[in-house]
Amino acid sequence: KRQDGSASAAPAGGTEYLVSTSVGGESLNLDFDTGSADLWVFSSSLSSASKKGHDIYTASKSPTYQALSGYTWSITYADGSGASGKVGTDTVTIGGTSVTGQAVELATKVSSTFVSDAADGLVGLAFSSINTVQPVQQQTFFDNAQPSLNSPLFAAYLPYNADGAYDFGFIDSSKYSGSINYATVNSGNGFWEFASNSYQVGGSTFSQSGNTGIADTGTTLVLMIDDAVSNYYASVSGASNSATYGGYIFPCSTSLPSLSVDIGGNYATIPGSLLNFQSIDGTNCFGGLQSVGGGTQNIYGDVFFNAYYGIFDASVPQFGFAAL
Ligand SMILES: O=C(CCCl)NNC1=[NH+]CCN1
Repeated sequence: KRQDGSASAAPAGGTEYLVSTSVGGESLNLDFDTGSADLWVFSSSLSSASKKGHDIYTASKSPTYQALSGYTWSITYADGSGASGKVGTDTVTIGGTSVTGQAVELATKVSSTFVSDAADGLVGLAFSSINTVQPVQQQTFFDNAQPSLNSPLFAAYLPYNADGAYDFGFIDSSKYSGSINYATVNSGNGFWEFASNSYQVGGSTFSQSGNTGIADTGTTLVLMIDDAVSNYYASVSGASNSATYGGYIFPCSTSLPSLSVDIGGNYATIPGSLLNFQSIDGTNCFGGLQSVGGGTQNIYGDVFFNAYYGIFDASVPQFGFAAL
């Protein structure tokens, strides 16, 4: 239809991609998060300490802001970070896609990780069933935008250490190579979640039958069950699980094997070069694959998207992936 468009996503400190977003005419750099469903922004109601270093949304300066009196929100993410506050609606424009009456959640409290993080808020792109607004749950930007898009889908293009993009309403064939593989999505938990029954380390195949994975642009790394993580690092010479650094580290000189993960019956292969997340001290490096900490739901985060164009298609729903 009319509102298809692409929004540039700039890499910020190697841990996330930020998209310049207009909220009531105010420009904010927001983190697009397919693992949650709240659109929230740093607001003028925050303490000055919390506001430091951030662009701030001031509702009173927006001519199109409408308060939702008595509405509140509160979210805690899997990494323990969180935020909470009050709610209104405003016009939100991302790339060429504009939504009027979008629920905008104004943070009055944010956890310390968000204060030190570059993002001025998040755009939740998971299913609206996990939106935290009370007393009336609100819809995501994507759900609100769908009727004005050519196709009810968006795609995430997040290449390593380069500018990325979020495409709304269309698949950009210039952003990937080869064919797209699709996995049926079970949205029962509110995530873009699919079957992920096995994985491969280098040339060896391991079963994790009954497990699932979620496509989560709001998580930096690839987080898998403990067996998968120990099987992977068993083939990395000098690797150890460091309590100090909270995960697996290894000598930066080590060459890493590839990791392939089953997504709905087809493998996605992440090259070893993308699995060295960052140097700790010039000698040891921190891995891009770490433990999800329990359960049977793996989280395929930005490190995955550094290798694959991800297509979030609400028409089935299904998740598509194609090599960059
Ligand atoms: O919370 C999760 C994991 C969902 Cl299982 N992803 N999204 C996110 N946003 C900020 C930190 N992590």
